[in-house]
Amino acid sequence: MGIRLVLGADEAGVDYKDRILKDLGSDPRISEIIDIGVNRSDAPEDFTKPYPYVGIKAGELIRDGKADRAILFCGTGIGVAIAANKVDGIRATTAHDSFSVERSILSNDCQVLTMGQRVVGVELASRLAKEWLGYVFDPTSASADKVKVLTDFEGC
Ligand SMILES: O=C(CO)[C@H](O)COP(=O)(O)O
Repeated sequence: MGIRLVLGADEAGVDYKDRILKDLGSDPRISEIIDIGVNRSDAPEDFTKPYPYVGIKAGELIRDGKADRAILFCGTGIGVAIAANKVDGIRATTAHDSFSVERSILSNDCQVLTMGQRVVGVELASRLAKEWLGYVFDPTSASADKVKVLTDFEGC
């Protein structure tokens, strides 16, 4: 079973979202791309442009078992991460370097990676997105007990 991946952006991140959509369209690790991007004619009626709606929508899709992961863009990556983290059970992080991208999965078991179109170059964003999709959290690792503290706190 491949990754069911949500891609989303507000108007300040849509160019990068569309680039990642193109880059990952034929990635064999992905079984489905759910594009909740801005200005899409087929976007759900309740879809709204500002970043809070993007982050919450992506978080809800993962929470509800309709997606596995999400890569989201806004100007900084911060707003979409804050929004996604408001959804129970979601761990979203903003990362613009390889080490943080790696640890977001291996240490924190994040389901959401966010980046800022005004912060990172597009080629690096593309590389980081591909790297991130290659990491898998190890539930037998020493990090698992720490992640469990988070999920226990939420009651998830
Ligand atoms: O970067 C953003 C939020 O973190 C967003 O793309 C722009 O937000 P704004 O500065 O409030 O317009």
